[in-house]
Amino acid sequence: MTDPVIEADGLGMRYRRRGGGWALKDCTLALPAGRVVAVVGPNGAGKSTLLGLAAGLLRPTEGRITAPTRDRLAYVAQDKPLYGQLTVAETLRLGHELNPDRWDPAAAERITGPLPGNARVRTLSGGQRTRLALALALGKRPELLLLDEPMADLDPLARRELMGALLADAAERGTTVAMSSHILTELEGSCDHLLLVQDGRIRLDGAIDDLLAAHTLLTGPIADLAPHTVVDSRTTGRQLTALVRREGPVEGPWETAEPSLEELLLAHLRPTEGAPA
Ligand SMILES: Nc1ncnc2c1ncn2[C@@H]1O[C@H](COP(=O)(O)OP(=O)(O)OP(=O)(O)O)[C@@H](O)[C@H]1O
Repeated sequence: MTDPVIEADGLGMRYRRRGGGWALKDCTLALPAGRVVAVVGPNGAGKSTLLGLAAGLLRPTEGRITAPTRDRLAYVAQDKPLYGQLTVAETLRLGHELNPDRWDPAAAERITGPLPGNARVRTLSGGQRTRLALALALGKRPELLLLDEPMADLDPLARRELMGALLADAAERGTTVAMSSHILTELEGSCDHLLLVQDGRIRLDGAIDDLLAAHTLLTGPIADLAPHTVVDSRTTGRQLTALVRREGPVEGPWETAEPSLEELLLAHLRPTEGAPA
């Protein structure tokens, strides 16, 4: 296995706000290089905090995190700090000046696409700014690309097009991408690794194919599901629907199927029936 590109050990983060709890706690992970990682979880789970720590924008309260240095990574968040008075072409020139040894104009221009070079940044729409911010990030040829809900303000067509361009570029260069999003369809099919963050903890971490293969969705009569670990279960009348993490083969009177990524995530995030909310 290649060396991990992000490694965290006992990572914890508490913002300096009186009475604030832990935004992240006891996070230990090692993300393999070259993967496209989906960082998912409910609002306030700690995803942005984790990406900010990996980008070196935040300092851990406890534990440690290692990632490529600032010149070898790019970070794009939902609010994209760009200079409103510069034009698109001037912004790209600035990107070049700030990254003289690494700048790749062709990679940046593939992303800016239809944006007119003489348009002032302050006149761009939210989606056009996203395009420009992603172009700056890719022009830098980063080893690690951290994207914090970057596509939220893009229309579905632009999102699909930009996502395709971004992933093609990442695959060509072996760039590791870690991307948070609430749009599961955006992640399914583009990401190969999953990090599920909930209440500041890492709940799932692994290759998506392995995680899906380790779980089974079963429906049938209500019965004891031991020795499997029940992630989520519901009953309707005498019918049981459950998602289990398998311990050996599932033997019983149930119909079984491999879950989709969405089913896996929802099962992990939903409070189990009968459990305190
Ligand atoms: N600058 C800050 N100051 C104080 N608390 C913060 C700050 N940023 C985040 N938090 C708190 O840290 C916790 C984790 O927030 P974070 O933004 O990392 O979550 P998230 O998973 O990215 O959420 P979302 O999906 O809503 O963007 C939340 O409880 C949030 O209120």
